[in-house]
Amino acid sequence: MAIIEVDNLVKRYGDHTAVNGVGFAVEPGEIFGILGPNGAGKTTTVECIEGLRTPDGGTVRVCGIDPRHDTGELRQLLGAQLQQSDLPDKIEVGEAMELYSSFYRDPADWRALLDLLDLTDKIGTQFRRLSGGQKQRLSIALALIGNPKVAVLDELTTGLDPQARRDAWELIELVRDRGVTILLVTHFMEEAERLCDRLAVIDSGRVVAVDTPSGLVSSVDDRQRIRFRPSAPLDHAVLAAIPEVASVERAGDRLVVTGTGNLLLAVTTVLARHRVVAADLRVEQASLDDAFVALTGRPIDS
Ligand SMILES: Nc1ncnc2c1ncn2[C@@H]1O[C@H](COP(=O)(O)OP(=O)(O)OP(=O)(O)O)[C@@H](O)[C@H]1O
Repeated sequence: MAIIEVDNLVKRYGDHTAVNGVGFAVEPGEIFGILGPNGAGKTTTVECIEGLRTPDGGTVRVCGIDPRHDTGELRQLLGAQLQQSDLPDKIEVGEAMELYSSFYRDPADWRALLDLLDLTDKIGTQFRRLSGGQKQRLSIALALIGNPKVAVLDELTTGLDPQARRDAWELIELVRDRGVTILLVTHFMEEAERLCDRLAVIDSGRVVAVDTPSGLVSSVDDRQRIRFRPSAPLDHAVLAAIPEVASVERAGDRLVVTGTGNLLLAVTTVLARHRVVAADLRVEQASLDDAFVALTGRPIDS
């Protein structure tokens, strides 16, 4: 059974329909991404899931609970990452952990969490003195303190440098490995591709596709291109006869073979049979960026 179910969700701000019939289901143990450009309705959607906004239409269930009606129970099940403004500047890391532990029936051991997130030596440090990466790690720790079944992480890595972002990705995987289902809001393609088991692509308040990152890519373009320098002359017809191959072209001293399916295996098997070695071999295929453009008609940062 799905752990989060969103069906035909609608949310308006005045005349503006920010979320217009959004639906998806998140399975237990997944890292499920909500990917879309600024203003697509991602935050509004997760705020409805967190019980922070009342939908104008549709239904939301988290572990079978309606977030609007059973707020107390939802708090015990769902860990939401804090916005930085939620913590006073002068609160110390240990004090924040102690305070947040008191909100839950069955809190995690917060010292162990700080250890996990590499913040033990910051127990006595004021929030305002933490680096950007340390603040993000603390916000993950606070999201996990109630031993939630689901953690919602909204633009967790925005503003982090590339190394801190990679560290955050490792942490998110670590959290998932502890059995927590993760709902991740992002507008970073690389983050979505690298971390998410499945994604809902949202644009202008609507879901345009739900699939695995590779499923999204192959649904819009499953062609691959292999470039290599053959070690010996080879009749193009030999490669063109392979069922997976659509075209064979020469580009300088390279051959460019385009096709679908398990193209690499098919081509290298035939090359081996003809005792030709493929030097400087490169495989190119469509990216999640290409899929996003095909699905929405524009790049995510346009
Ligand atoms: N409280 C609000 N009042 C009025 N309009 C709002 C409010 N919150 C969001 N909006 C508008 O609703 C639309 C969706 O906003 P939302 O924050 O959900 O999108 P988002 O995909 O999370 O974008 P971002 O990544 O920029 O936060 C936007 O056009 C936004 O301006």
